[in-house]
This record gives sequence, C-alpha cells and structure tokens, in this order.
Amino acid sequence: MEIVAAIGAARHAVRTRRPLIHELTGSVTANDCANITLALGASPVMAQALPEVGEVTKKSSALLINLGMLQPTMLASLHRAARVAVQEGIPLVLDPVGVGTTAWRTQAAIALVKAYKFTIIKGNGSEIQCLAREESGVYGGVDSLRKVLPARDVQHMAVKLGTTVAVTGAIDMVSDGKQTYMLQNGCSMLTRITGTGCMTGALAAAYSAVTTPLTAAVAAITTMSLAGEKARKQAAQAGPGSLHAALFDVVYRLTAEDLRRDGKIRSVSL
Ligand SMILES: Nc1ncnc2c1ncn2[C@@H]1O[C@H](COP(=O)(O)OP(=O)(O)O)[C@@H](O)[C@H]1O
Ligand SMILES: Cc1ncsc1CCOP(=O)(O)O
Repeated sequence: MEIVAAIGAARHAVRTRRPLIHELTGSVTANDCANITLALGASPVMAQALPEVGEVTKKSSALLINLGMLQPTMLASLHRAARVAVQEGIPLVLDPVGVGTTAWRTQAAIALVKAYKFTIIKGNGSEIQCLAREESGVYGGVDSLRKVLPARDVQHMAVKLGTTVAVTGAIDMVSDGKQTYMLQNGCSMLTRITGTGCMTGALAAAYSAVTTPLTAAVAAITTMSLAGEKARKQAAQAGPGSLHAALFDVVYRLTAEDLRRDGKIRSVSL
C-alpha cells in the first residue's frame, strides 16, 4: 500500500479499534499525551509504579517510553515495561526527550536502546543525533537546535540505531534505513507549546498498535504537523494558548481523507 493510503487506513483503524496505549511519561506532558491519545481515538493508561507496570504493559497494544522527566526511581519501571513489551511483541516507542543535555540522561537512553529492540525512536534533531552518536553535554535543553538534518544522516541514524527513526523539526524526516520520507507540514508556533514533540510520541505509539513502524511514524508526525497548520488557522490571530486547545479539537476531527489529501509526504531516494 502506498504511504498516503496507509496513513489514512491507520487513522481509521485507531478510531475503530481503540487500542490501549501504555504511556510512561513525565508530569510536564502526561496530561497532554493522554488527551491527544484520546482525541485520536485510542485509550491511554499512564501507570508507572514498579509493582504494576509490567502487568499494564502486557494488557496494552503499544508502550511509549518518554524520558522528559526521567528520575532514577523511574528507571526500574521503564526497564520492566520495556522487557515485557519485547517479550510479548508489543510495539515499543522511545521519545528520548532532552538526550544530549547531560551525561546521565544520555547514558540512560543509550542503555535502553542497547537492551531493547524499539519499534520507533522519535525525537527532535538534537535528541536523535546525540543518541545515535552517543554524545552528551552538546546542547542545553529539551528544545531542538532547530537544524534540519540531511535525509542521508537520518537514514544512517536509523541503520545505526536499528529501528525506524522519526526526526521532528522545521522539516520532519522518517527513515527505517531502507525507505526515507521528508514531511513538510507544520507550523512554527508548535515550538511555542511545550509537549508537541511528546504528543507526537504518544501518537506514534497509538498508530504503531495498528500499522507498520514506518507508516506509524509518518502518520504520527503528519497528524501533529497538519493539526498545527489547521489549528493555527482556527486560532487565527490568537497565540499558543488557543493553538494548544485547538490541536485536540483538530486531531479529534482529523479524518483519513484529510491526511491523504493534505499530508505533504515525499519519498527521498538516496
Ligand atoms: N520551524 C517549524 N516550522 C513548522 N513546524 C515545526 C517547526 N519546528 C517544529 N515543527 C513541528 O512541531 C512538531 C514538534 O516538533 P519539535 O518542535 O521538533 O519537537 P520537540 O517539541 O520535541 O522539540 C512537529 O510536528 C514539527 O513538524
Ligand atoms: C519542558 C520540559 N522539561 C522537561 S520535559 C519537558 C517537555 C518537553 O516536551 P517536548 O519535547 O514535546 O517539547
């Protein structure tokens, strides 16, 4: 199936199958991740406690690990959930938020990537680059350095990390090492709302429950970027607060046909 047809089918499948998505994420964006998952039509569960985390993963159709507010006490839960996901063949998505800022966070992410086969790793350009190169202390926060990475670099990082890589930024890229897509929807005001990257990770987990990793990653980024464009029009002259609220409304209404018609998705030959 062609990619545009596949993302439309995935949009429809999430709405009709309503998969349970286990999301391990921090307090800054947990509420937004849960609500964007609901808006898409899936069902979020955010349980993190070590005594129950594995049991919740086992019941779920996908697992998201987001490192945004990583705490030493969370690491055991993340590893237990990831182990169950791999054992049970449940799609496993990593959002390496802030990787590259400190040695501890970067090492924690590298340990996860080495221990478990992730289905998708989704991050901004800075995070994915630091993870692939195993670099830390390179940049200062959770927002991207805003450099658009060349498609060939993204393809190499997918090969190096052994998974489907989704890189967000002014131009988004997705690659599984064999096929690479350049995605050109978006709205710069999305960078003025914290959590748009984290919500994209939640969308990737929801889509990965119903389709292939490559399609799920393209669908997630196109959903968020297109929602940004449409919400920006809806919020007209208003600022990030209205855009934030409008994002949930637009994702809730977004149809398979909207994705097929308005998604700016280009296959890159390398
Ligand atoms: N300069 C930009 N212009 C248009 N869209 C953008 C721009 N920067 C980021 N986006 C969009 O914002 C969303 C979140 O990406 P990004 O800001 O890179 O994530 P993060 O919040 O993790 O840093 C993506 O859908 C991306 O396409
Ligand atoms: C501000 C902040 N600080 C730690 S995690 C976080 C949220 C980051 O969200 P996103 O990666 O989606 O911008």
